[in-house]
Amino acid sequence: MPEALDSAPYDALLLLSFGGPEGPDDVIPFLENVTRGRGIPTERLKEVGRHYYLFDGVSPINDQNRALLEVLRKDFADHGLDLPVYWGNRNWSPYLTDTLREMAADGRRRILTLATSAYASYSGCRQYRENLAEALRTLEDEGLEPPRVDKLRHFFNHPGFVEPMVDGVLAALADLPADVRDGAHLAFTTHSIPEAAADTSGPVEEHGEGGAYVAQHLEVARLVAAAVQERTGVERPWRLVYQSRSGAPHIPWLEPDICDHLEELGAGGAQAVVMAPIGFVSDHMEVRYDLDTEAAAKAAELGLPARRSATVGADPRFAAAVRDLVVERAAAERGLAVRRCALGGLGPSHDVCPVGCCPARAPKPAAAGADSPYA
Ligand SMILES: CC1=C(CCC(=O)O)c2cc3nc(cc4[nH]c(cc5[nH]c(cc1n2)c(C)c5CCC(=O)O)c(CCC(=O)O)c4C)C(CCC(=O)O)=C3C
Ligand SMILES: [Fe+2]
Repeated sequence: MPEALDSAPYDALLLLSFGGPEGPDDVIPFLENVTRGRGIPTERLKEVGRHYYLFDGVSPINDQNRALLEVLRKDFADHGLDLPVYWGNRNWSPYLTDTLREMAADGRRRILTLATSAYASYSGCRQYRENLAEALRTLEDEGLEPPRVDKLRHFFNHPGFVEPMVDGVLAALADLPADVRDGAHLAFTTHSIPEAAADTSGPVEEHGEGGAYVAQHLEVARLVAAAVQERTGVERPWRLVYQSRSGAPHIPWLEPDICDHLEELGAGGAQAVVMAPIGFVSDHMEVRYDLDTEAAAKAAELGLPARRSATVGADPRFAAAVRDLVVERAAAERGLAVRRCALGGLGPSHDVCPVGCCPARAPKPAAAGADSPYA
């Protein structure tokens, strides 16, 4: 047996994800859950519903999370980390509130959360924290003592997140016809968000335009491109581009869109492209539809050979990274000096989100941060 790893003071890990429909009848109620109070045009919702129906109403995200749960539990067991792992979602079953209730009933008092989002931003961080606060409030209203909940730092620059993506890009390049491989461009993609949300995702004074959201993605793109160059001996042009824009057209969102970028590449005589969805932890509908269906069709129309690289998903190196982050945070909570693993120049992200970090349009209580109403 390996030497036991210490996760004290934590007594459970919560895998907190977005959730997705598991059949055609789930699609509308799921979209209603996601968009409640968010002012998304009906036309856009119909369009997104259509994407889900193309896949029989089943989002890939749930099976991805089941697979991740399995590798996390195996990794923890193999390395003597005695920490139960639970799963709850923001927008579909198993719902976060039900999972937290179950955790409280199991006597879990100090919970560490892994959100399936690697970067800063309202959508990728505070919104999850608001949902945690809401769920804790519900438990309180039911007369239960709410457990204390913390959240792991943003893991975008952890080697266990970056390295599987490097391998993914190498595999996608290897899958291109040999004569266009060296001339392939790399298009790193992430979810577009409103420019205003990007600018408040982490100080613009520190991170430049687009705030922490853009700076963290640029860092990962740069790290992956550099590692790919080192491994192939070929320097390829790369760019960070965006996908899956929603919201009203008059509100500025991060650009360029992947499809516009493909057109530009085609017009500029690029030989091929690898699309690398670094903004997504696993194969979400945004990856399967917006890239594999829509962007792939655009590339075909342009006669541009294109491949999409794999997301991290349930890669064992990612599970090992989560173990590393759990042990690191637990030690920090016990007041020990810790080594924080992070590639590149931005350094490890904060353990505790500062007051007012990645604010919402309308302020709501958020747990697991310096401004949490819960201890
Ligand atoms: C940054 C970001 C991530 C990455 C971080 C993270 O992973 O959390 C993410 C993930 C996801 N987004 C998802 C689905 C949706 N997101 C929507 C809407 C929106 N997303 C936004 C941002 C993000 N979203 C934003 C600014 C909106 C506009 C409305 C608003 O301001 O809130 C809508 C409404 C329809 C539409 O407009 O597209 C849907 C259906 C799914 C599940 C997919 C599946 O089923 O596999 C996942 C993983
Ligand atoms: Fe989204």
